[in-house]
Amino acid sequence: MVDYIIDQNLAILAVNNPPVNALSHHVREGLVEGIKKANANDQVTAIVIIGKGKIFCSGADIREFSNHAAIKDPVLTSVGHTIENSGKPVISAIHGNALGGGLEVALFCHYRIASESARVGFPEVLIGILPGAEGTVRLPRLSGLSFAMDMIASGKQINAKDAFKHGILDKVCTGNILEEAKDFAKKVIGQPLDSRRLSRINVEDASNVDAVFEVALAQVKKKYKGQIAPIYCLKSVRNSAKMSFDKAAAEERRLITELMLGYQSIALRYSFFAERSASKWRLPCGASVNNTKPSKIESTGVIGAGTMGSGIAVCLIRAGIPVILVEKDPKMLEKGMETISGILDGSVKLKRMTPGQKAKCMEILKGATSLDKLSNVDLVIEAVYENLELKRQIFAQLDKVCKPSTLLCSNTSTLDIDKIASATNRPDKVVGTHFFAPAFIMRLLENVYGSKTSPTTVATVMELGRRIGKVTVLVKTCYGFVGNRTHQCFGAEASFLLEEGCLPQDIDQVLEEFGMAMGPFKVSDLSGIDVGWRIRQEVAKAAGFKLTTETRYHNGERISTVGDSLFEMGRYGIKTGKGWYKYDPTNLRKPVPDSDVADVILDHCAKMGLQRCKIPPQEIIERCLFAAVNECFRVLEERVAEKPEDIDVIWQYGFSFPRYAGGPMFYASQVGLKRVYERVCFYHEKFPYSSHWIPSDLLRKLASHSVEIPMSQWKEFVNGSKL
Ligand SMILES: CCCCCCCC(=O)CC(=O)SCCNC(=O)CCNC(=O)[C@H](O)C(C)(C)COP(=O)(O)OP(=O)(O)OC[C@H]1O[C@@H](n2cnc3c(N)ncnc32)[C@H](O)[C@@H]1OP(=O)(O)O
Ligand SMILES: NC(=O)C1=CN([C@@H]2O[C@H](COP(=O)(O)OP(=O)(O)OC[C@H]3O[C@@H](n4cnc5c(N)ncnc54)[C@H](O)[C@@H]3O)[C@@H](O)[C@H]2O)C=CC1
Repeated sequence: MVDYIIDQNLAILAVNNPPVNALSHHVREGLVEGIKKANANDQVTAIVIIGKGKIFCSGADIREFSNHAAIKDPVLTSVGHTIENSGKPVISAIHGNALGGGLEVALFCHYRIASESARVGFPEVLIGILPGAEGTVRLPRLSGLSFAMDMIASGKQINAKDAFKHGILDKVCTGNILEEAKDFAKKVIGQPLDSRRLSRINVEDASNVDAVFEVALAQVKKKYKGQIAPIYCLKSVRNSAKMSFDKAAAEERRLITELMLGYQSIALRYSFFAERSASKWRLPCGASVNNTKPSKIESTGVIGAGTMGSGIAVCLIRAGIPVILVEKDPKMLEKGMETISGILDGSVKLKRMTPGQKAKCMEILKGATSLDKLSNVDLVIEAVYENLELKRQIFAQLDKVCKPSTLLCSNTSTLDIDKIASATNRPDKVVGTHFFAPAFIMRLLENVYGSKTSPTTVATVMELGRRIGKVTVLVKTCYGFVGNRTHQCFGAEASFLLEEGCLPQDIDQVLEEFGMAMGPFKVSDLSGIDVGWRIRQEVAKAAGFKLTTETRYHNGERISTVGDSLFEMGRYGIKTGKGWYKYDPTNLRKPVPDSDVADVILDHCAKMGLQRCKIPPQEIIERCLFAAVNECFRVLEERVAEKPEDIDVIWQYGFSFPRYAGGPMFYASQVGLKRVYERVCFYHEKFPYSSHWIPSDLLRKLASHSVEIPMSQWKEFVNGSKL
């Protein structure tokens, strides 16, 4: 896994472990052998370490961490010591990325050069650990404390130019990296090595360490609320300035071991692989990402320029995909175009885009007020009101207007894709592309296949998701799909808690302390109380009953209509400046608890004869999360989701479930399915009028086993295949 090549009097050690040159056991072995062999060869005067393929090295092999006690020798630090102690100069030649342990390998070398396009970083914090092969002790010796703390605690990658500026690199190369490395090596042969060994030099700004630490700590606590690893990163860098090199390195080992065994790191490592597994879609018919080619998408249409349509159009034009935006009346169209321009202005302000890039985006956006203009596009995304009849009318019309190959997608958040598809003569080309609000920010795209959606259509929308930078998950159609269907149970319990004693801010606070980026009521204000109202009205209409603020039960099912009272008062959320919270027009990002809302809730309870009492935080968490978890198991049971990882990715990217808690399925696996099942049964008995507490059969089956069944095997219990 490490090729050993002699080139004149240089030894080239080329790491060859596709796809990303992770530092698996054989790579570590190969590096040690290579350095020893080169040192034993009198003809060799210098050694170059380089990566084969697209990158230098992605760092430690994360899969080995699941059994960290069994990580085989040589461990990365002893590989590093062999490199650093080499009597012949060792030069790392970086192209692509040098990440984590990969950058540590470079820091063990005496010299580091990199291609102009290379990027380096310590992303360990993103999997809940720290750079534990002396990265936190070595980097500050090159870059200074403040920069090291920021780079390590944020996990950000920097480009070669910045790395050079901060002392991490000795040279940035414009030519062929191997040839440049060879030239560089020839120049440093014979130079003294001790001053190049980072373990022998001091941290220059060590006397400042406490002040630098305090500033960094305050920032980290604010930015990475609830996360342990960023704080450990800072502590370890602080040690580099307060202790001898060896002592700081030993302390770093202790800290990484503690982190690695902790819940957050286990969850973050799970999340890393779950995210990657989501793109590996598969249909029950056997079609999959491996055997299905997507169609080419060169032009698109978006129908509806409201909240979602504008956001979706931004996602497309930002990726260079032309859009024709269709609205029913010119005023709405103009408003939509202004919204899009405003969103892009925001990106320019934040320096995520140049004014020139914005202009290019606007050039490929055209407006229209008639569907006829979509006759020639490759794909259409409909984002009009959540109304089945309206959507069916539009799809029937699109079927007539668009060329036969056009894919017809709906951004519906709940409706059955089959019912929309049946309005057309091309149900194989109809699919759900469910974006999350705000579409130009939220990374999730939940693609929904119907019973007739073809594999090519699925492949095309999965590829489209990748192209526009979304984390894309495929699910089967059903009411609310995976995201909204499971999240609705969470939301329903949150509303019931309002009727039983809580205020919106109480519930939001508890769930935010649990780790959610935003509580459910803040989210509702953001996406619009009117949207939820419309959905509830649609459901009621389909079920043939009239939903009013007086409704408490329908068909034996408990219903909470507090939100509908707010809708009737015109409190739609941020868009009207008032919702579950009130908003100062100059600061729409800051929800302020509103005593008027408390009055509405208290009135509602009095009118309905509901007793209020104090509800402990643990019950708030259990009620919201276990209700959702139970529904998640149903979704798995019905194969609406193919695997538990897909559900967790949807919750992380659609509902900001903390990555360091893994997602509802991972959370359940850690709580233990027996305990989850017991609590679901407890709440089912207590709340017989909420069908989401009826225990899932799959959950019951899994919980009945004497040993916990690992998540990877849950699927095997679906459809009674294992009992
Ligand atoms: C007491 C114990 C002491 C231990 C000391 C530990 C020392 C340390 O300091 C610890 C570390 O290095 S931890 C690792 C740090 N590195 C990372 O987190 C990099 C993660 N990878 C990436 O960012 C992107 O994959 C990357 C940018 C590299 C490439 O992105 P792409 O989009 O091109 O490709 P992906 O689809 O992400 O990846 C391709 C396949 O490679 C798998 N993979 C990536 N990085 C890996 C890694 N570091 N280890 C194992 N597998 C890895 C990835 O899962 C994917 O495989 P499949 O899932 O099968 O498709
Ligand atoms: N707002 C949200 O948080 C999310 C909404 N969705 C779904 O996206 C869809 C759109 O929702 P929003 O953007 O929130 O609604 P919205 O009310 O903000 O926008 C809908 C737009 O569609 C336009 N429209 C209505 N009939 C039309 C027609 N016949 N031709 C052209 N334009 C027409 C309206 O003028 C309006 O501008 C719905 O299906 C909704 O369920 C999906 C995910 C999240």
